[in-house]
Amino acid sequence: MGKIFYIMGKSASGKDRIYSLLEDQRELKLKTLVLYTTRPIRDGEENGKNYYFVSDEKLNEFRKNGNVIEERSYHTVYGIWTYFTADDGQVNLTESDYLGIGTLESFMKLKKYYGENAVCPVYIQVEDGERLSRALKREKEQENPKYEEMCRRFIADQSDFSEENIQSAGIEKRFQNKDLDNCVKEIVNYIKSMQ
Ligand SMILES: Nc1ncnc2c1ncn2[C@@H]1O[C@H](COP(=O)(O)OP(=O)(O)OP(=O)(O)O)[C@@H](O)[C@H]1O
Ligand SMILES: Nc1nc2c(ncn2[C@@H]2O[C@H](COP(=O)(O)O)[C@@H](O)[C@H]2O)c(=O)[nH]1
Repeated sequence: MGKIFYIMGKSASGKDRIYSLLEDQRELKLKTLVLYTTRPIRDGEENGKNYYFVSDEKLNEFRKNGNVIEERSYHTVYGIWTYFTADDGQVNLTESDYLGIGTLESFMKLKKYYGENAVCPVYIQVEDGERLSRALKREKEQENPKYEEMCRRFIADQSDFSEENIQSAGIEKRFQNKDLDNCVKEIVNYIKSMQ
C-alpha cells in the first residue's frame, strides 16, 4: 500500500523548497498531492504545481459535491483564505506514494481519511530567529511585499504549532532545516526507509 509523505512546519521553515527538491529525486517515485487554495497566486507560483488556485465559488462546488477531504480557513490581513484537500482522483494508494504539504490539523484529518499508517509526517524545524530572517528576505523579493501578513503568520504559527499540538499529532521525528542539502538527504533516507 502506498503512503503520503506529508511535509509540515511553520511558515518559512522551507516546506516548498524541500518539496521541490524531493520531487526531483526520481528514485523515490513520488507523485504529488496538490492542494487547493482560494488565496491569490504569488510571484513565482504556478497553478497546478504549488496549489490549484480556485475561487470561493469553485470551493463551494467541491463542498456541495462532498469532495472536500479537509479544509482550513484563515482570517488573513487580506480577508479569508481557505486551503483544502479534495477527493479529485489524484490519489491512488494502490499504485503510488505521494508527497504533500499541510498543517498539523490537515495531517490529522488526512490520517483519518486515508488510514493511520498511510500518512507519514515529515516535520521541518528551523530556529525562530533564522526562520523570521528567511521569511523577511523572501518577502522583500516579492514585487508587493506583504509584511503585515508575514507577521500574522509568524504569530499564528506559535500557537498553531505549539509543542502541545505537535505532540498530540504524534510527531516524533523532526528534520532540522539548517543546511538545506543535509536536511533533504535525511528526509530522502527516511522516505526510503518507509517505502
Ligand atoms: N536551509 C536554508 N537556508 C537558507 N534559506 C533557506 C533554507 N531553506 C529554505 N530557505 C529559504 O527560506 C525561504 C522560505 O522557504 P519556503 O518558501 O520553502 O518556506 P515554506 O515553509 O514553504 O513557507 P510558507 O509556509 O510560508 O509558504 C525561501 O526563500 C527559501 O528559499
Ligand atoms: N497553522 C496555520 N497555518 C497557516 C496559516 N495561514 C496559512 N497557513 C498554512 O500554511 C501553509 C502554507 O501557506 P502558503 O499560503 O504560504 O502557501 C498552508 O498549508 C496553510 O494551511 C495560519 O494562520 N496558521
